[in-house]
Amino acid sequence: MAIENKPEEDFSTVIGLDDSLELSSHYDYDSAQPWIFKIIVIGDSNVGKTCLTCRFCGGTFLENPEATIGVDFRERSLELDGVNIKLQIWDTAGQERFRRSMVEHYYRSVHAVIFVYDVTSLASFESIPEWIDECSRHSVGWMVPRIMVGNKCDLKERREVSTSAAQCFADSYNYPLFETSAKDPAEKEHVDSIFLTLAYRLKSHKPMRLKQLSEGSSMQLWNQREQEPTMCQC
Ligand SMILES: Nc1nc2c(ncn2[C@@H]2O[C@H](COP(=O)(O)OP(=O)(O)OP(=O)(O)O)[C@@H](O)[C@H]2O)c(=O)[nH]1
Ligand SMILES: [Mg+2]
Repeated sequence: MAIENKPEEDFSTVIGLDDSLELSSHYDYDSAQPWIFKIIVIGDSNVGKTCLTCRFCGGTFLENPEATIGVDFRERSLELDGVNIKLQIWDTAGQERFRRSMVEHYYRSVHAVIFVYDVTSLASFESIPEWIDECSRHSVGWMVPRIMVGNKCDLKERREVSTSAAQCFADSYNYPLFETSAKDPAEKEHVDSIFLTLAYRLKSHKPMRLKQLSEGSSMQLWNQREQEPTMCQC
């Protein structure tokens, strides 16, 4: 399902839709019902969040995306080791004016978070701590998996963020780091692997009922330190 940009006055409609999806989300060992995971993609405007999610969900590069307003929903179904998994990807707006009214909804009952920066924009990389803080302020449990993605690696001549600096930062938070390009067709499988990594991690831990999630307890997902990053030695 892809729900494209909605004008601000339509946000309630979008939320209503998502709420119904959330209510249907549960882990059911006894039926063929898919396990549904909500993944939010956040980061500065223009880093390529929409293009990455379109690449994963649609397989193609979106040539001229417009700035996301509020949130766009996309999803992709997978079968992992005989288990049906549905990833609901929340492609969020990077621009403050387009996200203000939606922020609470982004983080509600989230199962995993992807922080995206643009390797050709040092500023977008330097913003990541603010996105991490926002996540914490919205009570995303430390056990909810986070990963970092440096996008636009095809623009080699314009790179401003080195792999080593990014790796050092990611290590300090114990986040896996991926560098990729939503644009380069040769990176298509790599983009898939980012989301598949999350899907495997989410599936591999004993899931609990959504009810528990919505009550504030989180799944024990992977060993992850978030609140207190270790000092980077770079
Ligand atoms: N060269 C290159 N350009 C990219 C890549 N990914 C996205 N872009 C371009 O970067 C611009 C922004 O992409 P979006 O996906 O709209 O960025 P966004 O993070 O969703 O931006 P907001 O919706 O405003 O938060 C567009 O012009 C894309 O064509 C990439 O991997 N390589
Ligand atoms: Mg976007």
